[in-house]
Amino acid sequence: MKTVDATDRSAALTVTEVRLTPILIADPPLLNTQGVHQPYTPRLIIEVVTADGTTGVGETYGDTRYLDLAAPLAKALPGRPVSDLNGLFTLAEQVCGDPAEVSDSVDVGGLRGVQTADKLRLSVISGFEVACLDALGKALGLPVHALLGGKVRDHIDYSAYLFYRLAAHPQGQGEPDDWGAALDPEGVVAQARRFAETYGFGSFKLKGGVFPPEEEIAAVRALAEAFPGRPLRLDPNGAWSVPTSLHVARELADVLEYLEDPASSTDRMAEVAAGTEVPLATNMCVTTFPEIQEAFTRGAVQVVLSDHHYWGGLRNTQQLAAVCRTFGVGLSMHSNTHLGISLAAMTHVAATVPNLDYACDSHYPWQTEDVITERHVFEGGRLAVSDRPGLGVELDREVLAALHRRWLEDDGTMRDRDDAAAMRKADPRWQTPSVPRW
Ligand SMILES: O=C([O-])C(=O)C[C@H](O)[C@@H](O)C(=O)[O-]
Ligand SMILES: [Mg+2]
Repeated sequence: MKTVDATDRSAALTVTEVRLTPILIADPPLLNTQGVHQPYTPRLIIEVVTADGTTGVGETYGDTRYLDLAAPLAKALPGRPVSDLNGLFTLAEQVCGDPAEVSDSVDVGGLRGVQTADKLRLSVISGFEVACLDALGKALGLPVHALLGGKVRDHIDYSAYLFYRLAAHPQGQGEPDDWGAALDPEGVVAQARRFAETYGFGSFKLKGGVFPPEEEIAAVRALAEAFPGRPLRLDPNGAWSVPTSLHVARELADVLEYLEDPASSTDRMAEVAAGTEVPLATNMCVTTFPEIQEAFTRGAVQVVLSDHHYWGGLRNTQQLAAVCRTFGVGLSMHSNTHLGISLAAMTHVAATVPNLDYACDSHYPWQTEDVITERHVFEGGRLAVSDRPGLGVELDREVLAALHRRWLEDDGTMRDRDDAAAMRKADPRWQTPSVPRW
């Protein structure tokens, strides 16, 4: 009798269908060293349906090269157990093939480190892994964090993610908002105050590499004055030379919690680390398992900002956390423009990692559109870890359909993120700056 039950259950947990929905979501005119965010940015929503009618949801990057890898994986998954998370990796290697033109290139003009075939495939697998975990959790009546071994905390701290920004997208494109421009220390502090008042964030990260370092030093100094004693971070995405990085580290040593990717390679980060006591964090020079050994043994980074998308999912993120713990390297979490599904996934895995030493990044407050029915709400700068089955979020199908229509109607310009192209709308002579920029 028991055997029959087990067979029934495993039949019920077989994947019968996978739906891929590429969408375009509104994104404000946030500046970084490459340029400016486009008015709309692509994401991919993944739904995995099992024989008992349970649907799990996942989310990942939606640029064309990710879609190209997701399609064969979606086709190959039906018929397999939704619990076979390890099998996703083997299956992806078998069916996805290698994406064209990735060798020696950098992702999004350098904002996310190297772009290898493995990393692209892992970013796609992560969306599927999250969807499978969501389905499995819903079917078993267990939250995702329980499937990952259980939560060790009930809340996850997030940090305010401050950006220099334009008041509106060049040429009036996109969705308007009421944030106004932030192009100087006053603008940055005003933005930080609104973040603190609305969401309760207690630590602040400024995306740098936009203005000459002295201006960014002044902005961080202004933040330190406005929020005495609060943890501050500055991230120029590798835009500085080693001497410039050391200069900034000296100027801000008394107020920085960490300096994020001041310079753009493990070699340069190691040189900077050797010359300062300020901890260096990265989501650029350690973004894959093969990059860990050199960076950790050379002391090039003191904090890794994990991103479950490019590390290959929630369980790989736990493995990364274990490696960091082994080497005494701190762990925090990176974010790109993400929606509520990925924020939920990130919150679940963050809840299971004993050595989460810092408040995590999130772009979520900048994202006014979402595909889930109930937006996440930060209280006191934190999110509560959901105990509902699966991720604890529900897909809003109407919104999903509308955002997919936007993707269908786009002529192709927004389907791949290109911050330099978006900047050229304001300044036709703009070129991706060569590194180091300063
Ligand atoms: O911490 C980071 O490097 C990021 O969040 C990378 C992103 O692409 C960020 O620079 C952005 O959204 O402009
Ligand atoms: Mg960064």
